[in-house]
Amino acid sequence: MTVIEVENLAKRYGETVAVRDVSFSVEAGEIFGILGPNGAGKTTTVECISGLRTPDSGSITVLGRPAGDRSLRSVIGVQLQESELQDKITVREALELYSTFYPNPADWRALADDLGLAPKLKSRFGKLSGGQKQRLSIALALIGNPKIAILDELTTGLDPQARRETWDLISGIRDRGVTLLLVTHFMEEAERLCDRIVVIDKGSVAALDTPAGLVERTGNEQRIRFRPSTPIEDELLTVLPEVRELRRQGPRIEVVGTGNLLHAVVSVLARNGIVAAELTLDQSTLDDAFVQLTGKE
Ligand SMILES: Nc1ncnc2c1ncn2[C@@H]1O[C@H](COP(=O)(O)OP(=O)(O)OP(=O)(O)O)[C@@H](O)[C@H]1O
Repeated sequence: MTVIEVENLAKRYGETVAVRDVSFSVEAGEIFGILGPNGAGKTTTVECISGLRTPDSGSITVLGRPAGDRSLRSVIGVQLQESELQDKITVREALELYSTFYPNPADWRALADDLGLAPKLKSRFGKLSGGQKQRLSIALALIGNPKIAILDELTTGLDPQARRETWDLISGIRDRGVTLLLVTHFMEEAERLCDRIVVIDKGSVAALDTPAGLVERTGNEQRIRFRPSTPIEDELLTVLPEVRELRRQGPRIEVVGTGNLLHAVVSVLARNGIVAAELTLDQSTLDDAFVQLTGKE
């Protein structure tokens, strides 16, 4: 079942075109990622979906109703930006206060437990660590028992450990049947969590696929690096159909190619009595796909 349908969305701020033409649909129960370089139009897109902004053109429906419809307020949970909470409010006060905004709120104590906030109920927001603030903002996004949660820059500013803990939380939230829309800069995050990803670049859709599907678009390129035991001619390897490129880095050789590249290269070396020392093999990643699609590192 489609829960969010975005069709030919466009939005500008004065002269700045933030979103030129974006279309995608999100299915119930999926973790859907929105990925793109800075200023690509990701936040504007999710703000239009959550009804915080009105599109200039195009249409957005959420559970069959137009985005911004009052009836959707209790259906969509949006992660708050940190600055929207006062430093003095305690975790408990924030949870209690926000649960009064919704007709059918979640049990905030259970939510605090699930998100590891139970020991922090009396702590003031201003005294929480980055990870704890983030978990509170996720809790507040879920407090209304939403069917859809929109999380923008979920783990920005978190250390790797806190980021991993947050990923586990997100998987847990999906398991409760919540559809998740995730805006992220982190490839590893998108690769780990998302069922499908739309890559937005300069306000338009550059690609929409599963993480594996996006990686496949790079042609499943592989990169082998090694130091040959004796000097070799480039042609020995460049004649192989699997090899696309050969580069030399001092005594080391880097070969880029596709197919069964490792087998092809190692076989030729073996036939010529050459040993490949310090051999490493890298496969394409979502990072490579992103760079190929957007031209940005
Ligand atoms: N309120 C605003 N007023 C004017 N211009 C804006 C406003 N919000 C965003 N923009 C501009 O619109 C473009 C898209 O911004 P948006 O925040 O949607 O991108 P983003 O992909 O979320 O970027 P980031 O990853 O940096 O958060 C940018 O050029 C941005 O400067």
